[in-house]
Amino acid sequence: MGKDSSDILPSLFGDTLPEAGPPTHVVPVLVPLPVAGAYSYAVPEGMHVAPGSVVQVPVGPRQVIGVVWDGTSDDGVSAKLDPKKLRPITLAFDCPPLSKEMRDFIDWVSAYTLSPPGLVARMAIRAPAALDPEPMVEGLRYVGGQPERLTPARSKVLDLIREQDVPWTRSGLANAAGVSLSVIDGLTQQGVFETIFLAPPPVVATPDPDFVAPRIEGPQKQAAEEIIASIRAGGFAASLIDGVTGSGKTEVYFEAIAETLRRGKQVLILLPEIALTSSFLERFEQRFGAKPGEWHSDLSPRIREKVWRGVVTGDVQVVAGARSALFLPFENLGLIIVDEEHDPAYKQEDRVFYNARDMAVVRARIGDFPIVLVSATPSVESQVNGLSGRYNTVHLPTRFGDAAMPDLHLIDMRRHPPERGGFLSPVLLRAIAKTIDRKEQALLFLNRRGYAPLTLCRVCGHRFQCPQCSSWLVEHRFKSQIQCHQCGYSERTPEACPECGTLDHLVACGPGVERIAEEVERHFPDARTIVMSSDLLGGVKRMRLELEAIANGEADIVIGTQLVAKGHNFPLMTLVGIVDSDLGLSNGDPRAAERTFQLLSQVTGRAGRTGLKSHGLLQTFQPQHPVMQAIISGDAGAFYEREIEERQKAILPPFGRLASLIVSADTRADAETHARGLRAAAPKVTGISVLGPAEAPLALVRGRHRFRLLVHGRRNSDMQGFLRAMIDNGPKQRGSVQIQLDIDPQSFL
Ligand SMILES: Nc1ncnc2c1ncn2[C@@H]1O[C@H](COP(=O)(O)OP(=O)(O)OP(=O)(O)O)[C@@H](O)[C@H]1O
Ligand SMILES: [Zn+2]
Repeated sequence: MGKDSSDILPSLFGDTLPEAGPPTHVVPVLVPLPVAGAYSYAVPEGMHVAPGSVVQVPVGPRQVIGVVWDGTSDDGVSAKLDPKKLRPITLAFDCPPLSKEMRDFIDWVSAYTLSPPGLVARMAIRAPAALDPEPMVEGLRYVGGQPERLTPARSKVLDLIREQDVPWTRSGLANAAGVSLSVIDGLTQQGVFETIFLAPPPVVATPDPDFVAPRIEGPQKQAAEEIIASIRAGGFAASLIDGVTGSGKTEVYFEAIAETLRRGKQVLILLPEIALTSSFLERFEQRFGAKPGEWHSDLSPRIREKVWRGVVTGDVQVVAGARSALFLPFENLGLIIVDEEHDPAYKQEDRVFYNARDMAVVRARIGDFPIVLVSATPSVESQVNGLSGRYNTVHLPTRFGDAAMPDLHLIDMRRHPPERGGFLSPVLLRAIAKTIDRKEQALLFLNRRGYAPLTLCRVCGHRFQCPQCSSWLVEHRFKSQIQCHQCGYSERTPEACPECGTLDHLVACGPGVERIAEEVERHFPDARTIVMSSDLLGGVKRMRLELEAIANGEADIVIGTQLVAKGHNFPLMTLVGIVDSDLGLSNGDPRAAERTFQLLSQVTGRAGRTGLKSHGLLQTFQPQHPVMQAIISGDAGAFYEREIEERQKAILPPFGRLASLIVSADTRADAETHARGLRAAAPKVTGISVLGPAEAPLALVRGRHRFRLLVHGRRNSDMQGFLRAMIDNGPKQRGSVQIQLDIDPQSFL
């Protein structure tokens, strides 16, 4: 974009529609529909499009946004098509085309996830209003001279403009000079200012790689140097920063970012959405003198458009975003950081099922630039890649500065049971009391929203179930509701049992964070408590404010779900209590042990980050479980070794491959029949086997009955080919039947 306003003409906004002449030739266009390939369109005379051009095309009676693609269309014999018989492209947007790199990436993701390419491409152009250039803004330029009459207000403006003779907006100048708009208008009328058009202001300032001198030493320095060397070497390289919580991993990858910026390239930092906090953005600003562009679900459309446009034009150099930021069409991307690379939040399970961590590695390989994965508890997949030498692993074994890791102990709940109706053992309660006596903070972690996971009638035993799903309704006492966590269905908590009519006999079974908060308030009525849970009102903004309040010491006891587990620095936090350490261990997920280990390490890692002595107490009924033993021994290496060995034996990822098919329909019979048909159509191939169909653990979701097939293959087997054959040779998809295909599934429900 122009740096000097004089070379910018007023935008020809709305005039981008070319005169539609006779069509000249035919191009393939990906449209945002679940179809296998591109559609053919005629290019009207006078319109210039090339592969990657973003265009508007008619589909039936609608106009949709699509992308001109490479090669010829797949919808038949496009090369032989007569352009006169095809519908023409309606308009070509005035925005840079998607690069070859981006198009190759989209094709790759589509082929790997078996998702329609148009739906993948759609993720790259998710800001339709940004496809046209931003309109110029009207501004004022100082011409010189004096007004006829010099009032004090007018002098203020003139003093300011002589000091800073740059183009100003009308209101910007009025505000800066502290005068009313009419003063500015008066000066303009007198010819002191002339009206010009300015480029719209950038959404974020330019980060400066040398804004503050790096101050790293020891293992941090060594790690940074290794990664910087791989950046200087050029080309694709994958590094894994494996460092304990609080070891300063962020500081290390900031150095990699600085090096990339010095080389004039853009950077993408991927973070789980809930780790993208204001404290992260501020930390970035302290290092680089400017905030990164943000990309997540809670952006205003206006900011979203500006960031998208800035990424495409190269004006925005660094984006910190949630997983969908991976599909931003960067002009000149040179580095991707995946922070908390083990986090399940990188998996999207909607429309296009993909793992942003894995696809980020693919994007870096296609773009031939480096990628850095970061975690205190790397996934087994990344560990194995490190061991095999595909990734270069750098270790940060100790915390930064004087901070020590928290002292971790198990609380055997069979020996120290809570009092009747409670969930916190006396051991944990005593530790909380001591902590708040010292004016420090305690965190109680329970990964369960609401008051209680199950509500039943004491008289007849009636259990409240979602009318559309096979899940129990969860009581949310703050909202006086019972809710389904699958589909969002909710109703007011009834006073009487709908089955037997008895009044006031409903009992809550098991704890959620709200119930723990109630117990805490009973024991510590004077303590300031905060409940952090994603379902509470106020969204991301309130969450950020509360995190700040906690960091500022405005709470004594924090009760939270995994919202509080990620990446936060709470200086006064010295005790972390895990209410139910066993919660994630028994859900039929092959990654259950790994997941539990990661989550517990992450949460206990919130304690003692600034040097105060700290503790982690884990309530468990299975103190001998390998995960519990691994956590308290602090020997992550031994845990991973065993975990890797077990995966290898069972040929589970990354030593083998999985794909899951969920067949759903309005009736159970339709879903089951179709699933059986698919199974029967599976090709006979050595090395790939099909398990099921079986009713899914979540047998009913939003009124749809679900059956699951699990496909298991050896590492080098052609899973995609197998699945395609299965679906192509399987029964015709009729009526309400839908198939959901998930390559490398994370969820087994
Ligand atoms: N070189 C450094 N100079 C000054 N402060 C540092 C340095 N490195 C790290 N710190 C500080 O140490 C604390 C922990 O660092 P950081 O947040 O980077 O760790 P992390 O490894 O990313 O932690 P986690 O995995 O728990 O998110 C932060 O408060 C950070 O500001
Ligand atoms: Zn439901």
